[in-house]
Amino acid sequence: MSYLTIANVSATYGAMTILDGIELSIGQGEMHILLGPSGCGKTTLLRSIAGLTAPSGGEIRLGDRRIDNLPPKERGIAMVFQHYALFPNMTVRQNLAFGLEQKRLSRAEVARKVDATLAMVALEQRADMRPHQLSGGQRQRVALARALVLEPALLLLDEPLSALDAQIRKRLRDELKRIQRESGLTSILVTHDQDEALTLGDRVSVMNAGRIAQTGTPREIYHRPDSLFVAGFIGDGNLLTPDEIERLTGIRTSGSAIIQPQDLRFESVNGATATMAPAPDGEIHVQGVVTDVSLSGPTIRYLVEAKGLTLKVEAPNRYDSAELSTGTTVRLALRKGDIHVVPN
Ligand SMILES: Nc1ncnc2c1ncn2[C@@H]1O[C@H](COP(=O)(O)OP(=O)(O)OP(=O)(O)O)[C@@H](O)[C@H]1O
Repeated sequence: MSYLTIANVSATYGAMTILDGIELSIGQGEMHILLGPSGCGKTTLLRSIAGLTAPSGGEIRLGDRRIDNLPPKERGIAMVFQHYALFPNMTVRQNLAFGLEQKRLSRAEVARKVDATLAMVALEQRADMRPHQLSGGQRQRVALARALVLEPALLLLDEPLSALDAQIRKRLRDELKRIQRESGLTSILVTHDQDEALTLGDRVSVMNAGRIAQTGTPREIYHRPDSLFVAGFIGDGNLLTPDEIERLTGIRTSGSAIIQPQDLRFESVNGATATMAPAPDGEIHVQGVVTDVSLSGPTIRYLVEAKGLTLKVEAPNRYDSAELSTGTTVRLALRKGDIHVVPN
C-alpha cells in the first residue's frame, strides 16, 4: 500500500519545465532512491515533497493526509543535506536536543530520545563534543541523528554522502542502511551515484529530464532496464544494436540489447579450454582478441575485439587466476538468456 503518493506533480522555473507529471508511490518503511544525471530534477522533487519548492500542479499525500498545501513545518518531514548544517557552538547532544526542546517536550523525555538516537548512530562517546572536533563522517552522522530524533513521518536525504571521501562514504553507506532498517523510517535519498543507489535502495527511480524513466528494485533496474536511457545510465554493460547483436551471435533481436560484462565467459584461451565445465545447451561462442586489461578491485576488466565490435568482459580477480595479456586469442561463451532486449 502506498504511504507517500505523488500524483502528476509538475514544477517550473519561469518558462522552464523542471518536473513533468511525476507519478510515484512509496511504501511505508521503504528506502527509495532518486537517481539521475545532473539537472534532471531530483532535488526539485525532494524540495517539492518537503514544501521548500511549490509545485505548479499535482498532489502529494503522506499517510492519509494531503500535504502539498501545508507549510513545511506541518508536513512531519525531516531533511538531511549534502553539507551538514549543524549549530557550531553547540555540542552534539545540544544539536540533537534543539528540535525537541522547540516542541516543548519535558527534559527527561528530551534526554531519553537524544540518548537512544546517539546510540543508534554510535555517537554516544562524542555527545559532549562540538562539530569542529568531529570528522566529516561523524558530523554527517550527527546531521542524520538530528533528523532521526524528531521521529519524522518521512526522511529526505539529498546527496548525504557525496561530500565525504571514498572510504568513509562506503562505511557510512552501510551504516545508513542499518539505521534506516532499524528505525523503519520511510526515506527518499537523492544521488547521482549508481553504486550507492543499487546498494542502498529497496526500490530505485531513475529520472531523466523531469520525468521518471523507470522505477524498480535494484535487480530489475540493473538486469531489466526498460529503455535505452536507463540501460545506458546503469551499469557498464555492452549495449548493442540489433545489427551488432546479429553479427556477434547470429540472433536477430527486435531491438537493441544489453549484455552484461560478467555474462561473457572465457571459454578457451589460445585454443586451450579455459573452463572444466561442459558448455550448456543454447550457448553461443565467439572468437576474439584481448585488446585491454585493467584491474578493478574484485574484478578484472577486459576489452575484447570480436567481429569488429569491442566488448567489455569481466572476470573475478582471484589471486590464483592468470590475468590474460593483450593480444591473447580467446573464445567467449554467452548464454542466449543473457541477451536482454531493451523494450524501447
Ligand atoms: N531556483 C532555481 N531557479 C531556476 N532554475 C533552477 C532553480 N533551481 C534549479 N533550477 C534548474 O532546475 C533543473 C533541475 O535542478 P535540480 O537541482 O532539481 O536537479 P538535480 O537532478 O538535483 O541535479 P544535481 O544532481 O546536479 O543536483 C536544473 O536545470 C536547474 O538549473
